[in-house]
Amino acid sequence: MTEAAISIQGLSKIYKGGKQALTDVTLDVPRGSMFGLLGPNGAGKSTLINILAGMVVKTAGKASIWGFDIDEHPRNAKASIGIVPQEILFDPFFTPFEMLEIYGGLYGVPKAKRQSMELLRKVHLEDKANAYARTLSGGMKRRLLVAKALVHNPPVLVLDEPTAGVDIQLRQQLWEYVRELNALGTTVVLTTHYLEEAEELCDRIAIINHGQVIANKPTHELLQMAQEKAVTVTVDRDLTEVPQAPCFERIALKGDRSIVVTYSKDKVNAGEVLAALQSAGLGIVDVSTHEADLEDIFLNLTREAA
Ligand SMILES: Nc1ncnc2c1ncn2[C@@H]1O[C@H](COP(=O)(O)OP(=O)(O)OP(=O)(O)O)[C@@H](O)[C@H]1O
Repeated sequence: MTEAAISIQGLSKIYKGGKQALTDVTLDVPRGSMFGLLGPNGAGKSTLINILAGMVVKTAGKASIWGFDIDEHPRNAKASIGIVPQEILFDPFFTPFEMLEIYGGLYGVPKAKRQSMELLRKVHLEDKANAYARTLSGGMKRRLLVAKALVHNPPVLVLDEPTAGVDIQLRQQLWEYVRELNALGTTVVLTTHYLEEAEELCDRIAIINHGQVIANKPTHELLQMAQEKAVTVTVDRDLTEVPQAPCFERIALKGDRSIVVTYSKDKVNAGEVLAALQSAGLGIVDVSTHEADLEDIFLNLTREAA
């Protein structure tokens, strides 16, 4: 089937009080993808996810999940998505096993088809199955939230900032599990501030800023969009001011003898930048260049859109 896992058209949200959180967002999440939704704080990511989850009412536009329009077929749309929320909210007196059973029941999963223990095993919580949820560590709680989002075996899993406050080892375990799910066919959408992780994990990335989608591309294409590159040059004398040349986008002193020149790689190359420094009378002692990563692209794009 070619239909998108999530399809969003012209989605807008204005909260009571007038705050416009989303403006005309159009976005398709391909089936089977690992999709990154990136954006600074307050960009509108949670609003978007909460609309899909049926927790926030949109002001305008359309959205469908697994082909089910959220207005016309809300039950089917909800059954097609599992959401791991940002905040950890649990009833502390239920055990993880009980909690998954209760949620399975709420989603109408018959008892015989529930996989509570299997899910706990997958998120490495089987030995906590019968402990009170309040005795779990932060990382364990987060993994329990992932299991909870999967009780109804949805084809789409959305993780809203899943690694906030999770240590590196647990984060790796969580990603490993999410990768496994994706390899088995689950479409995964994740919002994260860890841009490196999005770069490493996601095959497609959309960037949202001030409620608008400013980029939506396969990860490798997004990386190619980084137009700016930086070269750090150590020169043969102390500098009090930086030289100027038309081929520099920016230049900054970094210590007495070191300068960082940012240039646009679609206009010039590093050789021309170095030649410009030499013609300003500087002897070059050392050079290091720095490949743009997603962080740079993100900053460039959000700077442009600001
Ligand atoms: N219930 C609400 N009422 C009014 N304004 C809201 C409400 N929820 C969010 N907003 C505002 O809408 C904008 C988008 O918020 P949202 O939480 O969707 O952003 P976000 O990208 O998820 O940010 P973060 O990464 O910090 O979670 C923000 O300016 C926020 O203050």
